[in-house]
Amino acid sequence: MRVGIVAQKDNARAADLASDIHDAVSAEVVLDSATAAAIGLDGIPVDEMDTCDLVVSIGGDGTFLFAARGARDTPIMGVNLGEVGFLNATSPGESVETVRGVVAAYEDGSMDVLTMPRVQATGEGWTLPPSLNEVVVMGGQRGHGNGVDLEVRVDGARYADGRADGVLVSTPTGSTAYNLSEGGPLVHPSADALVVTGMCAAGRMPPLVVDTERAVTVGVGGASEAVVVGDGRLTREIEPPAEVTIRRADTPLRIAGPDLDFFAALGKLD
Ligand SMILES: NC(=O)c1ccc[n+]([C@@H]2O[C@H](COP(=O)([O-])OP(=O)(O)OC[C@H]3O[C@@H](n4cnc5c(N)ncnc54)[C@H](O)[C@@H]3O)[C@@H](O)[C@H]2O)c1
Ligand SMILES: Nc1ncnc2c1ncn2[C@@H]1O[C@H](COP(=O)(O)OP(=O)(O)OP(=O)(O)O)[C@@H](O)[C@H]1O
Repeated sequence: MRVGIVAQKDNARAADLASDIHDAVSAEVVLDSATAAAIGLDGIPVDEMDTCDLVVSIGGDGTFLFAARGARDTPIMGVNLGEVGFLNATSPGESVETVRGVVAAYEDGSMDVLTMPRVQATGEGWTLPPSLNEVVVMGGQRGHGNGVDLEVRVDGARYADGRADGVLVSTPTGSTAYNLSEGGPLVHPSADALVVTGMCAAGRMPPLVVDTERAVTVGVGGASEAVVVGDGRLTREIEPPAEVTIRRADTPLRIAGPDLDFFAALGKLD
């Protein structure tokens, strides 16, 4: 078995924990290049973490989203060193024992894995990599006097249109992040749903919940520039008029380790 560790860059505590896990686990362990360099070892790029059987992310939600991109469909578990750490179910103090337990479960074939959907945006001639939280389609800048004309369709049927800062399509995982700030609903992780949430829409565009088989198409016009952003980091500039389709990605996230206690984790958001 091969365990990959991605630790938050430039965080000595994350590098120390990575080193502790490296020494304590009875499997081959590879560190991401930046962390490995910090502790004098060879590492592999985060983008190659899908060559492992388990990925451990040590950091906050940003690090988890980054590690999850490289993990693709390799199971991932999060150790929380972040301020919010909504996506990370394991505390630093429990991390060595928890990783050892997950490795033992992998080796005896009893490792539990929970899958969560990702979403993916496609436009004319391009596709963004899958996003775990959300895809946002918005004007080049937010705020008064900016914005874009949007038309939102679900499987081709018009849902809403009008001027707005943008619209986002969130997974259940992302419902507690940007979606919540924009007035969208919380979605329990057991619900197989996507949320379409308007961002400061001038007209009527209440948050809409659809099942994960629907394709959400966003027509964008009325602005000289617009952008599609996945998980805050995957960016594609588009030139209106343009159309973006957001669908469930083929590769879901696979989470290993202890289950996140959704209702307890909500307390982290206050
Ligand atoms: N206004 C907002 O609320 C806002 C703005 C930008 C990005 N975000 C979120 O941050 C994510 C990462 O983007 P970034 O790297 O540019 O920003 P970032 O790393 O600065 O993260 C922004 C905050 O969102 C929290 N967060 C991320 N995913 C979460 C989740 N699933 N549940 C609860 N909280 C979560 C993080 O802990 C952090 O406090 C995006 O996917 C987006 O959901 C939120
Ligand atoms: N090991 C690493 N190698 C390279 N880049 C990294 C690594 N770890 C994190 N990063 C970069 O840092 C970003 C995440 O850091 P960020 O500052 O958002 O912290 P965080 O994990 O969300 O923690 P906090 O909750 O404290 O903000 C990632 O999106 C990635 O770009």
